[in-house]
Amino acid sequence: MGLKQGATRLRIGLTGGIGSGKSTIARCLQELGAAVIDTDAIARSLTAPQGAAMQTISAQFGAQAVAPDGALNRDWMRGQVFANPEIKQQLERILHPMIGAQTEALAAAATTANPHTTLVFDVPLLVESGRWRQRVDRVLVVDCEEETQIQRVMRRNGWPREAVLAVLSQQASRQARRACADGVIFNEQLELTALQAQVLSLFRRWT
Ligand SMILES: CC(C)(COP(=O)(O)OP(=O)(O)OC[C@H]1O[C@@H](n2cnc3c(N)ncnc32)[C@H](O)[C@@H]1O)[C@@H](O)C(=O)NCCC(=O)NCCS
Ligand SMILES: Nc1ncnc2c1ncn2[C@@H]1O[C@H](COP(=O)(O)OP(=O)(O)OP(=O)(O)O)[C@@H](O)[C@H]1O
Repeated sequence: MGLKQGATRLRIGLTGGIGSGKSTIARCLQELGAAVIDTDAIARSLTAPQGAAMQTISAQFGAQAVAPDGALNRDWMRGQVFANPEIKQQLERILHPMIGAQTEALAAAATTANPHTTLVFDVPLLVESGRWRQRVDRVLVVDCEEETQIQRVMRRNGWPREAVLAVLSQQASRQARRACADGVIFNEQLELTALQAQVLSLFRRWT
């Protein structure tokens, strides 16, 4: 199952808590020539209208889990998932194997297109899931203060503070994440240009 077998290019796992700045750093890495595989984006495509996970989700959680257009009712699901670990696990049991398969397919396609390209896997749950560590060569953790995560997500998503706290309570601690890291970017009070410079320096060191 390993992505590592027979590979010649570097595989970086990019992770961090909600709102830490993963997508922002993934964009920097893409500009530097890496191929980015975003597991949040895969999860969203699986739960779009006609998405491959929607029949199973509808059967498991009922009509309330499905929006009028046939996509996942994300607001309803988020309320369930981050209030109830059992429901979170039920959703993950459906989605995670599909996300894993799709990730492998996209990694294979990126490698066919360019065998030497660096692959970046943007995986929010890299530390929590345990299976990911052995599938990448390096783990890059994006870290920042929890209060910064809260303020960013409240502003970006228009969520109340409690909604962000509910997600944070279901994620690994900053300390647990840093313990898995080969590199850490502290994305706190950093202008975009300073952030880009840090990403470039780390990318040069690793590739
Ligand atoms: C619960 C859902 C419907 C909420 O959707 P919503 O549009 O509000 O959020 P979005 O998908 O953009 O995720 C935002 C952030 O929430 C956090 N998050 C998402 N899923 C999880 C989870 N299972 N456990 C902990 N944190 C999570 C991550 O930090 C993620 O970056 C959605 O996140 C989902 O389907 N989650 C299950 C799939 C999953 O585990 N995805 C993580 C990628 S491996
Ligand atoms: N250094 C920074 N300075 C200012 N704003 C930032 C910085 N880094 C990230 N942001 C902003 O914070 C928000 C969260 O960043 P981003 O979307 O990259 O995080 P993420 O870790 O991918 O989040 P999620 O886990 O919710 O997908 C975005 O609106 C982004 O523009």
